[in-house]
Order: sequence, then structure tokens, then C-alpha cells
Amino acid sequence: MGPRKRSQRGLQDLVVKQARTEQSGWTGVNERTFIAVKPDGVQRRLVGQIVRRFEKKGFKLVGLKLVQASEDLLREHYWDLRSKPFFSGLITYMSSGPVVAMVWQGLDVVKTARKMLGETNPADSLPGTIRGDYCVEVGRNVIHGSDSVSSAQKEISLWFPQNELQCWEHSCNSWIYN
Ligand SMILES: Nc1ncnc2c1ncn2[C@@H]1O[C@H](COP(=O)(O)OP(=O)(O)OP(=O)(O)O)[C@@H](O)[C@H]1O
Ligand SMILES: Cc1cn([C@H]2C[C@H](O)[C@@H](COP(=O)(O)OP(=O)(O)O)O2)c(=O)[nH]c1=O
Ligand SMILES: [Mg+2]
Repeated sequence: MGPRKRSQRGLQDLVVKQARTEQSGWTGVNERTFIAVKPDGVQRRLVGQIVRRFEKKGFKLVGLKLVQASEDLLREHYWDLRSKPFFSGLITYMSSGPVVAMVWQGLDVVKTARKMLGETNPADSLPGTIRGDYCVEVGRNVIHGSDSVSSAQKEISLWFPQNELQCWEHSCNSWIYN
């Protein structure tokens, strides 16, 4: 194992550990997911439309920032895909401009957000989904969403320090949850 791999593993372990300490309570209406508008989505001015969909759905925004992600962060984020042939292209694409990183909270938000995104390949995504409505190719699919509660926990702790996540109450809570 070379120094890069070792440091990647170290970071990965740290993230997992941090995620474990932060995950307690992130269930039910407190479930959280990591969503990112990718560089193509930012360039194509889709940020407002995408935020609007999550807001209108009834999910709660608990973190949001515009960031130029480093290649190291992106390699960590997409660690599970490191052996895929498209990996280096994916890192180049994701670091080609700023992304809008967000954390959304609500009941079943991880699963529901994936449904709102559509399939990985926009061609397989139904109209009405974000990828179904706004993009054409898998390598320019405008948005990322965590694929499970455990990856959400890892991704949130990778992209957001605790003090950038807000705890607040929606004034219309009782109209969203019974
Ligand atoms: N065959 C491919 N060619 C080019 N890029 C790809 C390909 N497959 C996946 N990607 C890119 O890698 C990303 C990660 O792939 P993954 O399998 O995790 O899809 P996903 O979970 O739907 O996407 P994301 O993790 O970005 O939400 C995809 O969103 C896409 O941008
Ligand atoms: C599977 C796959 C993904 N990607 C890119 C687009 C995906 O959004 C990104 C991450 O892949 P993945 O996490 O599998 O998909 P999703 O984005 O739906 O969670 O990698 C490709 O470019 N080609 C591919 O064949
Ligand atoms: Mg994925």
C-alpha cells in the first residue's frame, strides 16, 4: 500500500468514526441526506430549481454552501468507485467548477431524494425526476444524492463540519407531519 492509499484509508477511517459518533438520533424525522448540485448543474443555473423541489416536498434544509471541491475530497467521496474506468473522468468533472453542497432532513429523506433524482443514467430516469428533466448523459447528470443512510452519514461528515449544520424548526411542521 503506497502513501496515497494509506492516507486515503486513514481519512476514510476517520470519517467513518466521526459518522458513527454523529449518527445517533439521525433517524425518523431527523434522517439526513447529502445532496450536491454538480458543476454542470451550477453552470446550467439549475440550483434554484433543485433547491425548490426539496423545499416544496417538505424537507428541511440544514446545511448549504458553494464549494470548489478538492480532488482529494472527491476521491474520498467516490472511494467506492475508485476501480471504475470512469473514475478519473468523474474526479475531473466534479472538480471542474463549484458545486452546491447541501444537507436535507426529513422522514425517509435518503430514499425519497434518490427517487426525486432519478436513475444514475438520465436516459433511464423518468420525466418528473431531476435527472429525467434536466440532463442527458450519465457523465453530466447534474446532481448527487447519498444512496443509503450509512453513506449519507459518511458524506455529511466528509463535506460539513458539525458547526455548519443548523438545528431549527420548520414553523409549518404540523402541516407536514401528523
Ligand atoms: N459509465 C459512466 N461513465 C461516466 N460517468 C459515470 C458512469 N457511471 C457513473 N458515472 C458518474 O459517476 C457518478 C457516480 O456513480 P454512481 O454509480 O454512484 O451513481 P449515482 O449514485 O447515481 O450518482 P451519485 O453518486 O453522483 O449520486 C454518477 O452520478 C456519474 O456522474
Ligand atoms: C455507474 C456510472 C456512474 N457515473 C458517474 C455518474 C454518477 O452520478 C456518479 C456516481 O455513480 P453512482 O454513485 O453509481 O451513481 P449515482 O450518482 O446515481 O449515485 O458516477 C458515470 O459517469 N458512469 C457510470 O457508468
Ligand atoms: Mg452514487
